[in-house]
Amino acid sequence: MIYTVTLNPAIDMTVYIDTLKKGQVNRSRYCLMDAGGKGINVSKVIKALGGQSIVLGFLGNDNKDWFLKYLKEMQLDFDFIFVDGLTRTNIKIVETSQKIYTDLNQNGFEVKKKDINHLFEKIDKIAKADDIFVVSGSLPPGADEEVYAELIRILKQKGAKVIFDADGKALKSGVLEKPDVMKPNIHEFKCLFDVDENDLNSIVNSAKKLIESGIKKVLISMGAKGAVFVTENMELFAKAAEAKIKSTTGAGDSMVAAISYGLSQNMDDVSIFKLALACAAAKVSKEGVKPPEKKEIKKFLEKISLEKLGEVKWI
Ligand SMILES: Nc1ncnc2c1ncn2[C@@H]1O[C@H](COP(=O)(O)OP(=O)(O)O)[C@@H](O)[C@H]1O
Ligand SMILES: O=P(O)(O)OC[C@H]1O[C@](O)(COP(=O)(O)O)[C@@H](O)[C@@H]1O
Repeated sequence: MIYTVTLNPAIDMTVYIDTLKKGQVNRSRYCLMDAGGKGINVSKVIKALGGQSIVLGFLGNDNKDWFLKYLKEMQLDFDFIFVDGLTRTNIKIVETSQKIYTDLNQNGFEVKKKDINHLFEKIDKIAKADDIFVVSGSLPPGADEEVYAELIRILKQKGAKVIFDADGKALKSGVLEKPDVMKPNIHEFKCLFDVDENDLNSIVNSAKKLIESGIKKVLISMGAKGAVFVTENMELFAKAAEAKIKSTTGAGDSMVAAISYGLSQNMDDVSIFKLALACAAAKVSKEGVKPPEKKEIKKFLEKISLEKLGEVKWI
């Protein structure tokens, strides 16, 4: 089974506006609301791919009804730990005139020590060998930066596979526990290594250090520039597939969904990377944080071309 773990879910409010004028009253053209947060978006795309997953993590008690209704309508399975307070609302501004995408993410509800202990106990009970756990997103206030490291330790002791996608100090401490797969975007990757984001070789050489440390696969996404996939056996680069962009929110999560689905189906690394790029392209073509449909993903899959590193001309 695939489990996605989201400690800091979010209601994503995507606001479409021609041009955002700072310091003025702005009126949006329209706005979409989606239940989101990293693991929840991953579960949506796993479902679109034909896979099954269970959403785990925390959810705020005070506005849980709307969130749970959304997940039920999407036919997603979930098993949350409810905590005091409101699940945060994250604002995503899409400026249609200039194609600028701005995120305004909130801190989220405060969790207590007992909530974190409850989470550890629950995951310790659930996890079995060969389960796949996606551990991703920011930590809510009250959760210390070691929480992901401890979670990965518990999961690895059980023999579960861990796909990890975090930022900042939580990323730095989690990486030391050697998750099986990592999907940092280039900004997150720069928390770990002092790389020049325009120098593909320095990115690959740093990713190889993670592979040498025992992490099996590292996918570094670079927004419109594409992505790099480094595994024990190969180093690949691909440009982002051309797409009519409606919202970039959830693009990285779609890649994580492709990796977890691909692992669950024993897909090879090349197929996993292609699927990740196709899922991301199909996602950015959707408004708000709506998951793409399988037929849309398939259409993009035909257009993905990979380049072995060494033959790449950097853009
Ligand atoms: N503006 C864009 N144009 C085309 N493709 C994009 C764009 N933004 C993201 N993508 C696709 O989505 C993938 C993940 O996006 P990225 O922004 O790197 O991840 P994250 O959402 O984790 O920050 C990219 O590798 C690319 O394939
Ligand atoms: O937990 P964080 O880092 O604040 O991120 C939460 C946000 O990321 C998202 O999961 C989207 O993530 P990606 O664009 O990186 O795929 C949103 O749904 C959510 O608002």
